[in-house]
Amino acid sequence: MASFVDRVVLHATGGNGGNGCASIRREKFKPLAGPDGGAGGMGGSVILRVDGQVTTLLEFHHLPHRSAPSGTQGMGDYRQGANGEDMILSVPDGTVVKDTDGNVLADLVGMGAEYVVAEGGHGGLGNNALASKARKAPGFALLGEPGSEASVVLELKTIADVALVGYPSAGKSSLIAAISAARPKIADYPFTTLVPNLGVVQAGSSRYTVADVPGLIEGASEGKGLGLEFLRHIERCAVLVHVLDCATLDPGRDPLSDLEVIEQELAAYAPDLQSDGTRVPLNERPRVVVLNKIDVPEARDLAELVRPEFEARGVKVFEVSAASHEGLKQLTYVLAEYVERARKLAPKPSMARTIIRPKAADGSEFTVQRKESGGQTYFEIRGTKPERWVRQTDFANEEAIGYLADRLAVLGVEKQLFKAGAVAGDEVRIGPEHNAVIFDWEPTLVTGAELLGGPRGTDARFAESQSNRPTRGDKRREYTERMDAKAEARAELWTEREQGIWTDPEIDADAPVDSPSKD
Ligand SMILES: Nc1nc2c(ncn2[C@@H]2O[C@H](COP(=O)(O)OP(=O)(O)OP(=O)(O)O)[C@@H](O)[C@H]2O)c(=O)[nH]1
Ligand SMILES: [Mg+2]
Repeated sequence: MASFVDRVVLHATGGNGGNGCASIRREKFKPLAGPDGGAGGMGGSVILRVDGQVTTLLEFHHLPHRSAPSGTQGMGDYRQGANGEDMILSVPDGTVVKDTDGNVLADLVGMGAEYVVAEGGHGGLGNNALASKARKAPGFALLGEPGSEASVVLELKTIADVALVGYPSAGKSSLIAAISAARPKIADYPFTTLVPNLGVVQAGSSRYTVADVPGLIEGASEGKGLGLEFLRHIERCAVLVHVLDCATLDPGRDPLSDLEVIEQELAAYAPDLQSDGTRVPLNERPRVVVLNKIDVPEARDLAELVRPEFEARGVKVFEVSAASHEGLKQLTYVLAEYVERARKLAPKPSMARTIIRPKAADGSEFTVQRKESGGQTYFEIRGTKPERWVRQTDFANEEAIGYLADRLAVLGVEKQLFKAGAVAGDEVRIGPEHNAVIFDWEPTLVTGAELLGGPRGTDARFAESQSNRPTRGDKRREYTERMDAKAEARAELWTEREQGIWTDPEIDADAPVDSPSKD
């Protein structure tokens, strides 16, 4: 089973925002004491955070789908819903976040560096917050927004100062084991190392990290051997060390041609764009040559023979033996100098606790476009605000729909629709094609737009719906009318029965004993 994973696809979903609450406060002697529905809680976000204890992306390999908890609903008595907790996912230092097209979204370097993959949805407002002069007691609340969804690729790029590259069995793992406390697997068959190993080297007062990566062979850039996949681990290394095997018995190989082959493969690898927009090819980094295995007499002879040829090319050469440790001390000190020089040129960014969020879209703009599909024209509205408002609307509630129309009109959506040539009955879609809310632009909406031209609180549709609701005066009038009618009827009855004893209907009609509950 895999125990080291350096590339995974993560599907993250933020928690949904809780719905707002529509509630009316009840007090003693004042049963309708105003709207008191609270807002829903915010959904939790899915956040990546660099943790020094984590060295692999294995966890995501096992659980690639993550979602943060949702916020809870608002409640009466002005109570807000609880926020969903953020889901913090620990990633190793040097994790690169990319979108599924391969564009770099974030480069997480430094303890505590964070990236929000999927944001939680906002909670909907309760009717308390929606009350205005026009809507003193809104009979609706806003829905919570769904959390955002994102699929990202996580890639681990080991961060080391020095990288060891070379053919399989050249002795890279033996070398890192000899100069650091790392204990990688060493064996005399090719491709012993399958995942990068890291070691820390102390040379005098200088301390640096070395990465040992799987062996390269000719054609690695076309996928031969283990391919070039793992070369991303040396992208962040400032200095390259070519480990050349001087004791190989392979007739077709010698240190010089080995170096050329590896250089070609390095040149074929295209590193990712850096955050500063540059791309430093691997074969342009400072490098040194290590001629290994000089404890073998033939190897020592060969090393001495080829040394001048390398030096003629201007590279520094070290003759060493990972087995007997000969020449290693000098190597580690010279590497320390290289590392110090590279560090001075490009100081490591101290990015601890950087919080990078996805770019917030500008909420003020929207577009209205005339489109056609299957011979039918429709008008498409796109924009952060209109789309959010649609998501917040409870379409089962007429008042909530009225409120949406009001908001859209104030934003100028209706006006733009007129300009774009929309007429009553045209189809209007708000949102992305696959997930749009479709309206028929009805005359009521048209008049709505005109009526809403005035200040807030002059929504004629609302006034109309209010006039449908009986006021206290209406109720009183209705009551007296009913009583009058009843009195008349009773008077007639008495007149018939008593034959004139009760001839004045007014007496009974005004009697205080009459109350609606008694009939
Ligand atoms: N005699 C001698 N043998 C060595 C020396 N360094 C490594 N070896 C041997 O070479 C073989 C390969 O060594 P590794 O360190 O596994 O080589 P590698 O470059 O890491 O190989 P891969 O991981 O397959 O790419 C082993 O059998 C080692 O014992 C050395 O300095 N002298
Ligand atoms: Mg190895």
